[in-house]
This record gives sequence, structure tokens and C-alpha cells, in this order.
Amino acid sequence: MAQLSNIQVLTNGVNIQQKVLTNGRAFQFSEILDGEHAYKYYADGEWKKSTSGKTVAIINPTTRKTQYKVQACSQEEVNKVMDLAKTAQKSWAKTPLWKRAELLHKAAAILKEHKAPIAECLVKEIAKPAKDSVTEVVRSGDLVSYTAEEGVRILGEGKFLVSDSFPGNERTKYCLTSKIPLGVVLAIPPFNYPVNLAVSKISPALIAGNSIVLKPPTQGAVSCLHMVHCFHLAGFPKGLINCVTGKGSEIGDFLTMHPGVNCISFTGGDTGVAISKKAGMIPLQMELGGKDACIVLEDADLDLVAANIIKGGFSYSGQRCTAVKVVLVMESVADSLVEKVKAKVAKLTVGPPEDDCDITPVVSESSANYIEGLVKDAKEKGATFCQEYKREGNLIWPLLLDNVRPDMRIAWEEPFGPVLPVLRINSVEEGIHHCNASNFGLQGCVFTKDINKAMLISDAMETGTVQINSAPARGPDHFPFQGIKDSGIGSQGITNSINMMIKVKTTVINLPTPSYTMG
Ligand SMILES: NC(=O)C1=CN([C@@H]2O[C@H](COP(=O)(O)OP(=O)(O)OC[C@H]3O[C@@H](n4cnc5c(N)ncnc54)[C@H](OP(=O)(O)O)[C@@H]3O)[C@@H](O)[C@H]2O)C=CC1
Ligand SMILES: O=C(O)[C@H](O)COP(=O)(O)O
Repeated sequence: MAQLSNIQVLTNGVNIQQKVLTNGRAFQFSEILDGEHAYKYYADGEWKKSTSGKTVAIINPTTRKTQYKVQACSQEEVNKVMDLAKTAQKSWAKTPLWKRAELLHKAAAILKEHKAPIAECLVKEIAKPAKDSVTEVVRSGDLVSYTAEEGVRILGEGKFLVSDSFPGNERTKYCLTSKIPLGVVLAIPPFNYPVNLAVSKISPALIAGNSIVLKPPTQGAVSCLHMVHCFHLAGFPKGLINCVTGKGSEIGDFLTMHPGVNCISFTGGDTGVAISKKAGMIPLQMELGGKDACIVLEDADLDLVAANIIKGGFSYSGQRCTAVKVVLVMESVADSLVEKVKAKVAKLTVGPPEDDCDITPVVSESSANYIEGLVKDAKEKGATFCQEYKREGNLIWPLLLDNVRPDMRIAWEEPFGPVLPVLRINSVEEGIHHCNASNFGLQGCVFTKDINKAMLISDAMETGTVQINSAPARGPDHFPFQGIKDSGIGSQGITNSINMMIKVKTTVINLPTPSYTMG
């Protein structure tokens, strides 16, 4: 039986008296609980039970048993939340920028203070290794603070234009531009970074004067609800931040096509392509799948390449959009590289996330089945297995597939799991051709000591980012992050997200006669 106790939290010099639930090892915020394992949703500054009377189960990927339950919010509740968000946004837009920033800094501090219980939810919901789970929460707090600072700088600046720079005009018009919020931002993050990819949408929206409706991924929802409670404790106005839970397949369309939504920021898979087709005339920020290629030239430092392939291809069991998803290596160095990678794969630890293993169970049984389908296809078509294929439940042992050919599915599809294909190439052009023939274009990387060649290859690769001599990565979080083709619309990164969540408004002062300053 869980126990209630009072814990004093010191945040930015402010004492917050809160009730927490001590469950043996970790503790959770009691207000957000509905019973011992179910959670409420958040609207109008309060934690509520859905009137639907239904809940959605969150399955622990390791035990494959129900770990938590969240409310299955109804369409009426979504309608209410949209109204609340619209009203709250109007007054928020009139809140001074420095005050918005102050609240964000406070939320960031509270979030970081609660890194342990939130990380524990990540371990249980998405089987992220324990240390990486803590890192995700800390990184999220830093992202929120950085956004507050960047927002103060970006949004505090407007433009002043004069008319006589355009042919045919006298200096009779002064144009003042400022940056205004869009309204209600709908934020939909994916399972693999539920906290980080939620705050990367929430904080730019808020600093720019927007309100938020968050629909967390089902796997990862409880971590998100804890994160939202940190914003609640920081003292944001009622109705400004709302979090509705439920299966995307059930309430997703209703949310994304809701007339109350003024902007959608989405990260996930093909669902994003469907949303883009259905959404109305509103700004979209879409961060979708990837098939990030790693091109290895003959002069590359193969030890560096092998280390980056391990980090890039196998961290969080390959469940990152920026994971290395295909290695394109020059035939002359392929044997040597494959041997080095094989040796490192053998050292990866495999097991539960609680033990901080390198390879942990993938998020769901359906995901594990999908990965297995790609492995079987590669086997039938003659790929070389560098390790024996092994699976127990959702846990798949790391697997390097050599001599993969373009007729195999794994050459093109993203496994989102710990299975990495190696294609041997005979020219740089062949590598670039394979990379550009993909329907994805998120990131890619090239390994060579020749910076001139690296630049030419980077320019030729049709991807949003190319990393030279390192594995693909989104971070640091203020760097621009974007995909082309089916990998996305628009650009993320703190600065770009703030700019995406505003509109420019101009006021033109028309003078009766030309006026030249000091003229
Ligand atoms: N480029 C990037 O940054 C990233 C890309 N990905 C991609 O996402 C895939 C796996 O992540 P996953 O979370 O499963 O991605 P999904 O696209 O399945 O889900 C992403 C989010 O969308 C929600 N959703 C599902 N259906 C709808 C709908 N009809 N309308 C609105 N929202 C909906 C999900 O909710 P629910 O969980 O309730 O279904 C979840 O919150 C990978 O294959 C990868 O390609 C993942 C992470 C990052
Ligand atoms: O969603 C993802 O997979 C991330 O955007 C990748 O982030 P990372 O490169 O910082 O791990």
C-alpha cells in the first residue's frame, strides 16, 4: 500500500509544499493519481478523471504486463480543453515576456529536481536505460531554460523599415514589425523521447505567447503527465497548458482536425504524413522517420567509425529517428570495419533497462515483430549474419547484417530496433545514390580525413543535416533539426521552433510628406 507524505521542495528560492506518494523506491505526485496505478488528465489547471469512464493501458515493454493506466479522454473533453486553451491564450499573450520566461525557468528547475521519479516512469513505460532516462529529463530542463533565454532575445526584437529603399517610393512610410503568437498549439510527441520532445514543443510555444494542448504518446504518457505537473507547480495560469490522454488512433484525428487548433507540432512516424494531408490551413512542424546513412570512405579512421556506428546505431536499441540505419562502406575497408564493429557489438550488454543495459526491450510486441520481419527477409535474400539472431519477448539482441543488397527491405525501411545493415559500395557516387534514393532525408554522416571530399558529399546528400566524422544526432538542442522528403516539414531546434510558433504583424505609419532623419 502506498504512503502519503509531505515533502518540502525548494525551487528558485520558493518553497512548494506538496504531497507525494512514496512507493518504496520512487515517489510520484499524488494529485495526478487516480487510484494506485491510473493517472488523471490535466485541464483548466486541475487533474481530472475522464467522464468516458474508460482508461488506456500502458504496457511495460520488459514485463509485457500493464504498468499504468491513463484516461481515455472523450471528444467533449477535447472540445472543452480547446475552449479553455483559447481563452487562456488571450491573457497569456498580454503577460510580459520576462514574466513568461521567469515561469519557464521555474518549471525547468522543478523538472530537474524531479528527474528521478520521472526517469523511473521512462524506464517502466518505454524501457529506456536508467541513466539515459535521467539524462532525458535533465536535458529537457536545460532545453526549457535555454528556450526562455532565447525567447527573450528573439521576441524582444522587431524590425523598422523605411519605404524609400524600394524603387518608386519616397520616405513616406515607416513599417514596424513585431512577432505575435499563433494561438493554440497542439503538441504530439513520440514514445522514444516523450518528455524531451514534449518540452521542445511546449516551451517555444509558451514563450511566444501561445497556449498548449499536449497529446502524449500512450507509451510515455505517464512520464509526460509528471512533466506537466512540474509546469503546474511552477504556477502557469489555468487553462494555458492542457494534457489530454488517449490512443492516437482514437482521438488523434479529432485533435488534429479540430478547428480550435492554430498550429501542430508533431514528431513520430508515417502518422505525420497523414496528419499533414488532413490538417487545415495552419502552420505544421513535422519531424518524421529517417534512414540515416553512414558513408565510410577508404581514408576514414575506422576505430572512430566503429565507435560511432555503435553509439549511433545501437543506443536506445536503435529507437532514435537519428540512429545510423544503414552503413555504406567502401569495399576495400569493409572487412576491417565489419570486424571492428563486430568486436564492439559483442561487448554490448543486453537486458532490462533497470540494470542500465545497452540493449533493452523494444517498445512493443508489434515493433519487435516488425523488426523480425525485416531480419527474416534479409536472411531469405542472403545477407551475412555477423551474430546469431536472438529474441526473447520484446528483447532483441544486437545484430549486424553484412553484404546487404538493395533488394532487401532492411536496405530501405527503418527497423527502429537494434539491427543494422551494411551495404558495401565501390564508389562514393554509389553511396550518395543509395542515400538519395530513400524516401527519407533526415540526417546522414560521412567519415573521411579529406574535408574537401566531405563537403562535396555533404552537399550531394539530400538530407536535412550531414555530420562529418560523427554519428547523426539532434542535439545540442539549439541546433537546427529538420528532415526533407518524407522526414518532415519545417525545422526544429530552439530558435527555429520559437520562430515557427509566431506570426509577423506589421503596422505602417503613413506620413503626409517624406521625412528624412536629420535631413
Ligand atoms: N524524426 C523524428 O524525430 C522521430 C521519428 N520517429 C518515428 O516514429 C516512429 C515510431 O514512433 P511512434 O511514437 O510509434 O510514432 P507514431 O507516429 O506512431 O506516434 C507518434 C505520436 O502520434 C500519436 N498518434 C497516433 N495516431 C495518431 C493520429 N491519427 N493522429 C494524431 N496523433 C496520432 C501517437 O499516439 P499513441 O501513442 O497514442 O498512438 C504518438 O503520440 C518511428 O518509426 C520513427 O519513424 C520517432 C521519433 C522521432
Ligand atoms: O526523436 C528522436 O529520435 C530524436 O529526435 C533523436 O534525438 P538525439 O539524436 O538527440 O538522440
